[in-house]
Parts: sequence; C-alpha cells; structure tokens
Amino acid sequence: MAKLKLSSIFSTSSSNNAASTTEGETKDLKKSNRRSFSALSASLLGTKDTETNGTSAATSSKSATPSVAPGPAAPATTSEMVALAQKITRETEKLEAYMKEHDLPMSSFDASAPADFPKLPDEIAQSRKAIISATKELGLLAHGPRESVRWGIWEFLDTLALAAINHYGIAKLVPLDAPISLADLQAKTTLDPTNLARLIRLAITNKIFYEPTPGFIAHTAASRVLAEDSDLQAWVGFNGEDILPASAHVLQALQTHPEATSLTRTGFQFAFNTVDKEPMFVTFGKDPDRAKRMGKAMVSLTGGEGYEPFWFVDVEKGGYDFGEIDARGGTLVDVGGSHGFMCVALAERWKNMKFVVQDLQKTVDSAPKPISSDAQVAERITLLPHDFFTEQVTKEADVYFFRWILHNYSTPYALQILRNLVPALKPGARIIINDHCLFEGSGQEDPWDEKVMRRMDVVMLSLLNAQERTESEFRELFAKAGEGNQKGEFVFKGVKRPEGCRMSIIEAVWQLREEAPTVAAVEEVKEGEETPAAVEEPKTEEKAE
Ligand SMILES: C[S@@+](CC[C@H](N)C(=O)[O-])C[C@H]1O[C@@H](n2cnc3c(N)ncnc32)[C@H](O)[C@@H]1O
Repeated sequence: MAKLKLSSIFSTSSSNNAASTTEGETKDLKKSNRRSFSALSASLLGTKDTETNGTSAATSSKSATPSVAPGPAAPATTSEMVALAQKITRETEKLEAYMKEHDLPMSSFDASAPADFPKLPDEIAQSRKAIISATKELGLLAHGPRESVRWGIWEFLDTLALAAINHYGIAKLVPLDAPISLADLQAKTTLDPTNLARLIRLAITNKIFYEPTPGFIAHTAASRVLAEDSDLQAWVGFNGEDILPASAHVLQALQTHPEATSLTRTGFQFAFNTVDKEPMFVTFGKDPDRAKRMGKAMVSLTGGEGYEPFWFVDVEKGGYDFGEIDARGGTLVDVGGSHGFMCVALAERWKNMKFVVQDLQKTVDSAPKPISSDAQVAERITLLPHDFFTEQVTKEADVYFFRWILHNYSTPYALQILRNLVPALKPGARIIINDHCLFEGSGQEDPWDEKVMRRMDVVMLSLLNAQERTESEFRELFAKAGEGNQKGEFVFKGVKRPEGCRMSIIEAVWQLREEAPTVAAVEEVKEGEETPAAVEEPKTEEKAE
C-alpha cells in the first residue's frame, strides 16, 4: 500500500537536504550557511563559489569537499598545500587588520592574552573559521596519511593529561605572574613528581603551560583560563572523568548490545559498572558533586560560541518570532528547562507571554528564587516539577519547547516524550525543538562546526545511546509520534538555523486530522520508502529519573 508523505507542504526542503523554512516566512538560513561555507571553501582554495555563480554547490559533489582547482589566485601548478598556506596568510591578515583597526589584541599564547575573541562581524568571523579549517587541513597534509592516522589516534592521551591536571587542580597552583619550579609545584599536590612532570609536559605540547627554563612551569593563556574559569574546569572534569571512560567502553557496549537504544547499556554503564542498573542521570543524582560538575559543564557549553541563548531569542539574528503568541499573551512550556534561564531571556524579550519551566523536582527546588530580579519577568514565569516521561500536565499551551532534550534520547524514548504531550495539545500547538540538526551527508558544514557536532553525536552515543538528528530523522520522529492517533497528528514545519549558530530550530504543529492539508498537497511515496524503523518501547525502569 502506498504511504502518504506530508513533506514539502510547509517546507522547501527536499531529498537533497536543502534547508527548509518555517512557514516560508523566514530566511533559508541553513542554505545560506551552506552557501557561505561553499564560498569560504572556494575562496579558501582560490576557486569560485559555484553556488553564488549560478551552479548549486548543494548538487555538486564538490560542494564542500575542498579540492584544488586552478583559479586566478591559485594557478594550476599551485599545490593544495601552498593554496592552503596562502589562504591562511590572507585570512589571518584580514583578521589582524580588523583587530588592529579596532584596537583589539591579537590572539596569543601569552598568559596575559584574552581568553576569547570578541564578537566579530560576519566577514571576519568567516576569516577566523577559514584559518581554523585550513590550518587543520594543512597540518594533515604535512603529516601525510599514514603518520596523521598513526598519531591522530593518540589525541585521547592529550585528554587524559588535561583531565589529570584538572583533577589535581594544577593550574590553580601555578602562580599567575611567575614560573614555579616543578619541585615547589609537586610539594603542593598529592601527585608524584614523575607523573606531575610528564602530564604537564604533554599538556605543554598543546600550549597549556610552558617551561621557560627546564624544571620551571609558567602559565600560557590557556592554562590561565583553566586556573580561573570554574565552569571550564567542570567541563574538562566532565569530559575527562565521565565522557572519556564512557567513550572507551562504547565498543564493549555495542558488541554486547548492538541495538544501542537502552539508557542502561551505554559505554557509561560499562565504564562505571551500572549495566542494566540505572541511567547516567540517576547515577549523577546519587552523587551531588558529580551532578554539580555536569551542571557547571553545561553552563560552560551553553556560554560557548554558537550556543548562546540569544540565537533563539533574538529575532534579528534568526531567532524564533513569538510576536503573534506574545500579542495574545500565550503560554510557552519549557520542558526540561532546568533553572529557566531560557524563559528568563525570552520573557525579557517578549513582554506579554507566560512561561512554565518544567523539570525534575530536585532541579526545580534548586532554581534561584526569584527567578529574575525584574518583577515583570519573574511574575510571568512558573516553575513546575514534571517528569517528561509522564503525561504532560500543562494543558493547552501554545508552545512546548525542548532545548537540548531530545538529543539525549534514542528514538524509543524520544517518541515517548513526544507522545506524552498529546493529551495536552490543542490544535495549532507548536512543538519547538532547539537542538543540533545534522546534514545528511558530511562535508556540507563548516569543518570546525562539523567536527564539534559530530563529536557531540558520539558523546550522546557514549553516555546515553542517544543521537543528534538530521532533518529527515526529526520529520520521521514526529510522523511516528503521531502515528495511530485517530484525532490528530504532528505536522512537520521544517528546520531553521540562525547563521553563526550551531543549533537549529525544528518545529512541528499539532493538527486535528480533518484539518490536515488536502490530498492534492500530499506527496505519494512508493511502497517501502521511508518506512520508520521499528523501535522498541523503553522500559519504565530505564527512564531517566
Ligand atoms: C541537557 S539539560 C537541558 C536543559 C535546558 N533545556 C538547556 O537548554 O540547557 C537536560 C534537562 O532535562 C532535565 N531532565 C532530565 N530528565 C528529566 C525528566 N524525566 N523530566 C523532566 N526533566 C528532566 C534535567 O534535569 C536537565 O535540566
């Protein structure tokens, strides 16, 4: 029997993975992102940006895979390595000119250097991204294939060294203004001299600390920020002491449980001897220090480039336009909203809407009170304990918002979370997900963004058997969540991604079946195509908490 597909009704997206828009009103930001990367990639190599020259880079196998083609800036004889080196010079000069013009210090290893770049205008930010990508590629080429694989695989040892340094608080023990001898440093720690020295010296190869004279350790900019930023310390701790052991056990987990959907059979459980006992969040719930570390690590992540809340809040930057809902004083429910920082930011921007922040009892209890010092903001935000694995308690809201929630769950759990909304949904209710949205294939993203997002996807596997999703996976998730419901269905509206942001805004609307678009607008899908994969339902005892 033929299946009906509701794609392409609200979305301009198609199987070529072009980005879609929300109700056709918003800019095709993913596409423009891809175009800017295409342009960047082309300019990196001194070639033309085919997409902006009439030939769609999206349909070209060369759309994002840098390869040297002769062009005005790169004659046919110019090797890929020289083309990359020239581009690095050009883009670095552009960056430097901007910094000088605005009296800003250039990036430096010096301990007194700034820990972050300031917010750069788009063109200069693109130069910076080009430098990051091109230097990586040039380095790989300079190593050659065999050597780059042979030694690239050892990056986990750099993580180990950093994790140990962080665990023993070494960065805080090094004075900010003068070197310290290894002997004096050792006297301040329980780490023995040999291990202290070798771990620091491995970190030094990544410009974390330096050794001005043999046996003396001093700060670089990176070690100084590690000494001063407690959220970054938590991020390093969470990665080094939770994610690293979990990832080291993923192969074991996959070999034992190849379906890889259960929350209690991940690399994390194999690493910490909790297989079939409890999900990671439950383990953390029993250990306040570890839970606190993860919470602070998330603060570090969400404050990081490309993840800041303003990308969702600021309409001018491509954020979500709640104008119509705000005008009628509608309600947004932030499901798994932690301490409500997103709702605070939204309430500061949208002055009439009401907000409900739902999270587990413990999280709600530990939220700051009042939630905002601005009474006009605080009075419109309610914090409510709610487990999203149970039926939604806030009925008939206009928006159910999930930020960094669904990527924590494999499909069976994600379906359950969405289905738990259904009894509360009124026709037209919007489900908005703020998560990464991966391209179907590789090489269409800026290379550094792609690295971060693909790594995050594997972190999700390691800790939770969860995943980042592509647009078609989100579409299928919504289709499956509404399947079998006689009254209504989730109609997928599309994906929008603010340029410069790594997270996407994925939207569906709950519609009564009789209100669904007419058959004329519905695309026929041949039998056997896009059949959602069979998924097991999560067992109750496996739920997060
Ligand atoms: C990765 S954090 C995301 C927090 C927030 N949405 C953000 O954007 O930073 C996941 C959140 O889900 C909450 N959570 C986990 N399991 C939950 C459940 N079963 N019901 C409700 N909230 C839950 C956690 O307490 C945490 O605040």
